Amino acid sequence: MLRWLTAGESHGPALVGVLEGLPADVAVTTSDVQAALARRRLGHGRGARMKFEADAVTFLGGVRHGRTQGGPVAVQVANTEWPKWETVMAADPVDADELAAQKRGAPLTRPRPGHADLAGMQKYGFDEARPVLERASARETAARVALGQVAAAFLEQAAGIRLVSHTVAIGTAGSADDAPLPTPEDVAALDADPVRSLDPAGSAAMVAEVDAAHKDGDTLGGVVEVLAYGLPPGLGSHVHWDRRLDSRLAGALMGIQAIKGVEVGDGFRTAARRGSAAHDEIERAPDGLLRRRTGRAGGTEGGMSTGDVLRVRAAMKPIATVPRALATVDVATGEDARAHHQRSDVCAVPAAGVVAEAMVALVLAEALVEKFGGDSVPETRRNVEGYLAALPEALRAEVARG
Ligand SMILES: Cc1cc2nc3c(=O)[nH]c(=O)nc-3n(C[C@H](O)[C@H](O)[C@H](O)COP(=O)(O)O)c2cc1C
Ligand SMILES: C=C(O[C@@H]1CC(C(=O)O)=C[C@@H](OP(=O)(O)O)[C@H]1O)C(=O)O
Repeated sequence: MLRWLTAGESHGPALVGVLEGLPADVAVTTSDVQAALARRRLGHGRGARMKFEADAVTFLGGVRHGRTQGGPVAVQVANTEWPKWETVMAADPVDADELAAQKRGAPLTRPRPGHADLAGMQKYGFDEARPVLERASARETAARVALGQVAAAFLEQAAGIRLVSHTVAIGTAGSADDAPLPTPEDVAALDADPVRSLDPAGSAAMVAEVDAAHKDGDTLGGVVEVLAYGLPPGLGSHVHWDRRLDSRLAGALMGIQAIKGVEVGDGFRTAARRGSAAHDEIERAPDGLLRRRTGRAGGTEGGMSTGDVLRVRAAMKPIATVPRALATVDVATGEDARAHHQRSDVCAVPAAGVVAEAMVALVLAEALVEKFGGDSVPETRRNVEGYLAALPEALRAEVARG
């Protein structure tokens, strides 16, 4: 069983992620994780914090000399701004006057629409939003990306599974419907693009959309897609709802802050098609392997991977901290007010793609461990190879490697 947890606040000393159940001998280094976090900071429309946030990474446990040891992997991502927040976010009690004297010490009593602020205050009994927003912030996704990088290393080393994510749309602009699917070979080019798109016209239109929103004091959301190549058939299961791979992917993607919709394969577009044009017909390739004529299902059937490219999309709502602040009520006075606003991203869709990739990596690593077990990478790899080799010839299928 693979499980993971994160802890930490946006302006606390650090975020921490723990990944438990990962086999030993996964090759992973601090600089691999650092590089993954640098990808998450990218993207036209990100706010001031991403320009100076260093995301300093330390493995606190589970990794020795660049290899996992089989124990829980604990990774820390330090928050660069901690010295400015030491009093406001102190773990131990602080003097009330000292807190009041702090620039950021005033209670946040104007909850921001679109954020966890108001429901969190009601639920946890707080009279201001600071304790809610600190944990609700998508800063937490830094810890998930750190863990996702470890999971991605395991997937590649144990089964040759490789992931890629890209931006499909920002606001009303996007890449062409018939744009070719990116492959793992395209990751460097995607990361070099300001919005993480391979379509030059679509990318320019998305950049222009962000610039226009910024000029208007507004914010944007969009759609990202994650692809996984090299999945063996049979990850997940049809036998129970919570074992379905598509269900687990949807839950993981919906668990990212601001994600409001998930599609597997052609998703909502498939709902408008007739059955004869909605599914992926099976044929035997010249080399005798089974394959699909199309990829509409996005690589799962019956809640299991099919061997085809896994393709999932996530829709992100526009950033909720709108510079032209939205209407709210000051809960200290009961008066109408404008929502609290400091700096913020105009658009974080490209970063959300990197986070979505991390969540898919974690779910796939969990599914791989579940099906193939193994206490070390070589053992898991042997089990994957043994399973594929044991399939009767008539059932052997192509595995899309990109
Ligand atoms: C990578 C990323 C960066 C984000 N940056 C911001 C931001 O700068 N400002 C903001 O108001 N919301 C930002 N968000 C979104 C909020 O965290 C999110 O809207 C909030 O948690 C409420 O969404 P929910 O209702 O889905 O939880 C970001 C989300 C992601 C995934
Ligand atoms: C810090 C990150 O994103 C933050 C997510 C976020 C939010 O409300 O979700 C609000 C902003 O935080 P701050 O108020 O500190 O600028 C973003 O910068 C990050 O992604 O690392």
